[in-house]
Amino acid sequence: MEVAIRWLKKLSLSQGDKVLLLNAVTGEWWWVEHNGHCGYVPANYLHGACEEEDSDVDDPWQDEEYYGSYKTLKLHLEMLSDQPRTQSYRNVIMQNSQALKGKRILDLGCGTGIISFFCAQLSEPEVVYAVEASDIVEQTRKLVEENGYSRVIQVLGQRAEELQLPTKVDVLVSEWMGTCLLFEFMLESVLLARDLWLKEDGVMWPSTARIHMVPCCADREYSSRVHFWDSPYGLNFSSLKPMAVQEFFSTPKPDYVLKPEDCLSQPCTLLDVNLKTIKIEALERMSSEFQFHVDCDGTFHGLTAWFSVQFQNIDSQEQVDLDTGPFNPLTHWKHTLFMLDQPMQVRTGDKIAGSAVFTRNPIWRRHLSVTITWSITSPSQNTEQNGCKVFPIWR
Ligand SMILES: N=C(N)NCC[C@H]1O[C@@H](n2cnc3c(N)ncnc32)[C@H](O)[C@@H]1O
Repeated sequence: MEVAIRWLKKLSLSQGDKVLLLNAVTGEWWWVEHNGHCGYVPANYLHGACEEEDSDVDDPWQDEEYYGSYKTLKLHLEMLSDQPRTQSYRNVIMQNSQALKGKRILDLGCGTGIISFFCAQLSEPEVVYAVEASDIVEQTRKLVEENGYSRVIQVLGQRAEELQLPTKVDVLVSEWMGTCLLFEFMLESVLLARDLWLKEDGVMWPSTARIHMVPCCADREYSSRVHFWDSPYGLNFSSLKPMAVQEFFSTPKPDYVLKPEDCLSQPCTLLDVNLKTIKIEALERMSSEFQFHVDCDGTFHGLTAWFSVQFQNIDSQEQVDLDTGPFNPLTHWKHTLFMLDQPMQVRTGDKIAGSAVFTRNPIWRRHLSVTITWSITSPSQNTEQNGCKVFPIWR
């Protein structure tokens, strides 16, 4: 079977060949190795035993490693130190202080309990269920005791999936956002809890979530990793450049900081998710078209993505917006840079059109891949260039 995919690597296979599954990158394309060659193969062309270690496949959510990473203070310190993030939740609760009086609130994945404390401190809810599956929850219990909120905050040390509450709640608040919004797919747990425990007219905080993207110049990033090999110490190491592109740019850079002046056009909103209505199964694959009008000459190195979430006020049309993008104060999420293999020169008036497809990993349930397809049309240079690249996050 000759699998000659135009823009991806060619891999010659015959019926009955065995390949090693390296990465079920998307539901449609799997990255495999055959006789020392790697390439993408349509997933529906393959069947049979998975080469993965059985023990690995037993834990597709990698819960032990995942909750293990939240039992120490490192990640909680990072999240609490993130002022724009934490203050946004505090502002929402402050703005809705009256509306929250006497209400039942579920804080899902409460960590150290900061959001639950804001609810108990700034309003007078009937009860706040603070749910946390990692071992940090033992500390959270103590903090509630030591701060005198045991009457209001009930700490439940369990996974949302096992939750048993005496009644449904009026508000489901959670800080669930990961790299590129979706990584970790804690969102599935939030939606499960919504479907089981949120009243019909209940409120989701955040209420909506959006992924934004913009084409950008990333010269320092590209030069330091690829052009570096042109002449280190006067020697010609340029034959290493393809290996450098593969090694450094096959996955996105999750801690990139995009400067406004490196944007090549206005950003666009790729996804706009209503968290009250989206169905869990919709998370498997979400896609969006984009069209950027280049508004300055420059080198198009890649596309940078970030997310924003909106919190709808209970008694008014106002909303609080937490935007993690380059035009707002930096957050611990920073920005996610999808670097192309080959930079291209673009001019004002050029158009970069294409699509971004967010495909959840069918095996590793906290992971996804982003397939970006682009086409650049340049009236001034009378050229058209196009391409496609699949970025696993992280499997
Ligand atoms: N990207 C993030 N905001 N991660 C924060 C995740 C916090 O929620 C906790 N958490 C994540 N999923 C769950 C779940 N299904 N049930 C309970 N706690 C959870 C996790 O242990 C950590 O304290």
